[in-house]
Amino acid sequence: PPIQMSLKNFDVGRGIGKGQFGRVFIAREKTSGYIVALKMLSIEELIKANAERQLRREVEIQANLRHPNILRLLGHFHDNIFFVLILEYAAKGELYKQLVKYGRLKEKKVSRYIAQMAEALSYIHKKHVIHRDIKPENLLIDLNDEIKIADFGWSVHTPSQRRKTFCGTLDYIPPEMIEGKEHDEKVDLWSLGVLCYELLTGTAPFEEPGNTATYKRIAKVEFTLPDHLSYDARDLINSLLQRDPKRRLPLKDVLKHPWIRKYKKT
Ligand SMILES: CC[C@@H](NC(=O)c1cc2[nH]nc(NC(=O)c3ccc(N4CCN(C)CC4)cc3)c2s1)c1ccccc1
Repeated sequence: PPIQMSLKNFDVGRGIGKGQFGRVFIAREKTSGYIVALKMLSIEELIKANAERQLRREVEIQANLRHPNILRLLGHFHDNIFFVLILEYAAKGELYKQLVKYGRLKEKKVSRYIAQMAEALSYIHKKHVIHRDIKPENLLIDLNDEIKIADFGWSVHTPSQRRKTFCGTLDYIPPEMIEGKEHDEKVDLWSLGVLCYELLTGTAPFEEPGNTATYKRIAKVEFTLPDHLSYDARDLINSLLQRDPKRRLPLKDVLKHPWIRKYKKT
């Protein structure tokens, strides 16, 4: 059985990130000197939001996943205030912050990130897990500029009819989820297309000030591709942002797409 940890086992450093129900701190495990991220979630807030089940699912799912592009959950413990997740430390922080800093990213870098995402998603799909919340805010970057999918708070086992109460951005929700239809792992293909678009252009394809306007554009798959995008980048985005989930390019074909192959680690 895993050794029972507590906050006493760690020198806790500064706050490095924050999200729903709490914050993340950099920390060093005292005996090993190992640097980790401690995600401290307020039990009170979790209970208020009736989110314990969602957290249990996040822990159960992320603890069993082992992939270079999925943030490792190393362990967890709680005291009477916090539920603490011991997570792998991603030293370059949130992808979202890079987007804010640079506006948009170069095609070569985005192509490598999308390839890493496709590898990670095919790994979780083989385990009949869908993430359902792929967006720049949930993606971290480690020291070697590798993407790490974090925050499996919204992941579920397929197929799922579970209503996802849309908190935060709707930009990544596919048409079938907007319409509350049954959905499967192909929702992550749609989100991969939205992610690719947003990283290359700096804005989400269906971005609108109001939710209803965003809904409408998603339902009609109404988006335009800016002129600066290469032909191959446009082709990949178009093949993922398909209304019919069955027409979305499968991950194995994403990895063979010209826009991915041409920037593969040379
Ligand atoms: C993805 C959100 C999620 N976050 C995690 O689980 C997170 C897990 C995890 N592991 N490592 C992280 N690293 C950082 O957050 C980080 C941020 C900035 C950094 N700097 C590097 C130097 N640079 C010059 C400035 C920035 C470095 C690391 C995070 S966040 C979450 C969800 C709920 C509550 C809290 C956090």
